[in-house]
Amino acid sequence: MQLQSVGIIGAGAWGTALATVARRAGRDVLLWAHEPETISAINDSHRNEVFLPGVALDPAIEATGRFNEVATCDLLLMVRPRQHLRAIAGELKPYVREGQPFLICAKGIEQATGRLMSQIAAELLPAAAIAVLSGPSFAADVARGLPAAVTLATGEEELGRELSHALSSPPFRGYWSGDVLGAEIGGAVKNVYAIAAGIVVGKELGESAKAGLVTRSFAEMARFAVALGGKLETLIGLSGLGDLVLTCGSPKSRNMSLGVALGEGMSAEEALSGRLTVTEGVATARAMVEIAQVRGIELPIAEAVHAVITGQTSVDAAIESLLSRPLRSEL
Ligand SMILES: NC(=O)c1ccc[n+]([C@@H]2O[C@H](COP(=O)([O-])OP(=O)(O)OC[C@H]3O[C@@H](n4cnc5c(N)ncnc54)[C@H](O)[C@@H]3O)[C@@H](O)[C@H]2O)c1
Ligand SMILES: O=P(O)(O)OC[C@H](O)CO
Repeated sequence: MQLQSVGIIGAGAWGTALATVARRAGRDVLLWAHEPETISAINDSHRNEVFLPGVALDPAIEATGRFNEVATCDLLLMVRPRQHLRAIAGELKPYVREGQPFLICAKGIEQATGRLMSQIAAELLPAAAIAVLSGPSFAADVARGLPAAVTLATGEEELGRELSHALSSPPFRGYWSGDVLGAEIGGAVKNVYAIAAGIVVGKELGESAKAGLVTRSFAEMARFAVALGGKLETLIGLSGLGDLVLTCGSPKSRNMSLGVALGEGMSAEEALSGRLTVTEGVATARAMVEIAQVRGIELPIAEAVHAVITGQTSVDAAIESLLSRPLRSEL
């Protein structure tokens, strides 16, 4: 399959960064943007200052507001936040061709149904070949051409290889995987644990507490992913442990920075108000808790994060409750 043209749906920070990735890999890039001012900024001044400030874009990267234009590309990347997937799939469906790759690059679980984006996309776009891009990658780093490595997961190994060759260049390495569910779940749920890690930092509980929290978060995310059909090996990789390490390790993460604000005493409402950018862990925490209740999965850290965000408990009470859980075997 020749994947020369890449259509990117969503010109937020990550969609714009992925446009630079595809361009660096030698692809023709068309970026679909929601806001008319983003389209003209990219086409006229080759910048997207609102979502990805300080980055000069290759003038060959073009933007459009038309789905029929972006759908003509060989490969489609879905990079709008997860709540827009159903609307986007509806707009694209008439144009999607049999076997056209549809690569999901957003991270999250649908709150209302608890379904993963790959499952929703497979149902709504049955002609498309669904794949997932996930892994430790801050848009600002990637757009500057700093090295990053990600997982490209798809049920068809040949497509995984093709996606990797279509998007990789020396600074950006795509490793293919056959475990779509595992890659997607790791990328979605690490955002919840990044909020928890941020709370530990904001409360100044110390480096030892943070290391313990992140390690127990990994145990929890692996338990959750395996219960939903992901493979443990995938969780140990870039899209699981890799992304957990990145997102719990830097306040550049929007999810971790939310946690820091909560730990410092701000309410969730205050901390989230006025944010133009997405903090996916908020909705993912709710989805995880609901799935865990139905399936009987133990997720004390995710439950604590959800309870703090929704104001059901205070940060102090959540910490006390986690620290007074019954002692148990580590494994
Ligand atoms: N930013 C990163 O470093 C990064 C890295 C990897 C994955 N992701 C994931 O990619 C996805 C997109 O994140 P992002 O960082 O590009 O988002 P962003 O916060 O930079 O941009 C928000 C996006 O939402 C759209 N939007 C904002 N308000 C809207 C509204 N009222 N109606 C409709 N659309 C609206 C914007 O057009 C834009 O595309 C998320 O799932 C995120 O978890 C982000
Ligand atoms: O800024 P965050 O917390 O949305 O994280 C961005 C990416 O998902 C990191 O891989």
